[in-house]
Amino acid sequence: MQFIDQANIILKAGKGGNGIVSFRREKFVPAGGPSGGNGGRGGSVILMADNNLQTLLDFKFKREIIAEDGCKGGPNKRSGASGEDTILKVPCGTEIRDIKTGIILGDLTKHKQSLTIAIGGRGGHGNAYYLSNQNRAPESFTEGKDGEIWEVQLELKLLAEVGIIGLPNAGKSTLISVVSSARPKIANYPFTTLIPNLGVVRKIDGNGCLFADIPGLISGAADGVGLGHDFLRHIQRTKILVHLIDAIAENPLHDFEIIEQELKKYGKGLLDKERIIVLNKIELVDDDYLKIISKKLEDLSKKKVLVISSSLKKGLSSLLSEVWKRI
Ligand SMILES: Nc1ncnc2c1ncn2[C@@H]1O[C@H](COP(=O)(O)OP(=O)(O)OP(=O)(O)O)[C@@H](O)[C@H]1O
Ligand SMILES: [Mg+2]
Repeated sequence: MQFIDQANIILKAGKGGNGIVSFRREKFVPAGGPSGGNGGRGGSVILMADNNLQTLLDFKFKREIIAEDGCKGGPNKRSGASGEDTILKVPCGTEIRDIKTGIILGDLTKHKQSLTIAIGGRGGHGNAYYLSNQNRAPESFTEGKDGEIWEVQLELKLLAEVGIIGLPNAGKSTLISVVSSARPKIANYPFTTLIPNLGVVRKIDGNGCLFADIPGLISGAADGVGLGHDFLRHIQRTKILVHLIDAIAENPLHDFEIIEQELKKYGKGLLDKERIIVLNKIELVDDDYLKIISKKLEDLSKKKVLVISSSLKKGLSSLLSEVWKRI
């Protein structure tokens, strides 16, 4: 699944309708009073979170969202119709930022939660509004006000509950491909994954749980090195992390430390997140070596270490049950 997590759009509310000038014309009433009605309000642009959307892909080509203008007032003091509001659906978890000031306008996290961004312009007054004792036949009216225009940036942080992290080539994409319906590209070279892959894994109760396969992180990722930097942001909202380590790497312990170091450097609570430490590709190492490495890794991480083989589908149910315990 392609995943676009940022989009800039312009939201234009409708202009208010103008008030009008008119006078009552009735038989046998020589000088009818002012009867020009007020203009209707312009439509507003409202953003609303929707469970059925998962990406901001729709906004790639839709750069401007415009709400309807209000109608002008009518004779007989009739008000013009209001412009219709435009409701724009965005995925749950979308943050909205004003581009000019950088200020966050809101964060839509729950289904159907909404936020009015660009407010429609007020309708103008018709001449009936200006009737007074001093002026029995006013000819004044006002024009409708312009609607607000906001240029905003939408940003979607993945709402995946489980993030799979690790060095390039550790087997993260392979893992998500065997536990979920995601079919990401898998290859024997680093940086195969360039954008996070999402996959839904069925829990015991039948509900889906979103996993994210994050592109490989490397030393210096937290300082902007490599491709991982942007993606450290995405894992901020996951509940737990599965830290995958390649058992056939030259030094799996060192690999573990590199990632821990990046989580620490990035800060923002990443190091406080619960992590499940997993050695992958265990079918490619002998049992004695595996025992030694697991033990050393347990001593280093002070955590239980799980061992799996995604390609042979070994150890996956133990891994998932550890995940479900923590969610
Ligand atoms: N359990 C396993 N046993 C043997 N080979 C494996 C295993 N898991 C993954 N691999 C192999 O390791 C290589 C890298 O796998 P994969 O593309 O899943 O890694 P990745 O962590 O997603 O890498 P990247 O960070 O570059 O996206 C592939 O050739 C894959 O077939
Ligand atoms: Mg990958």
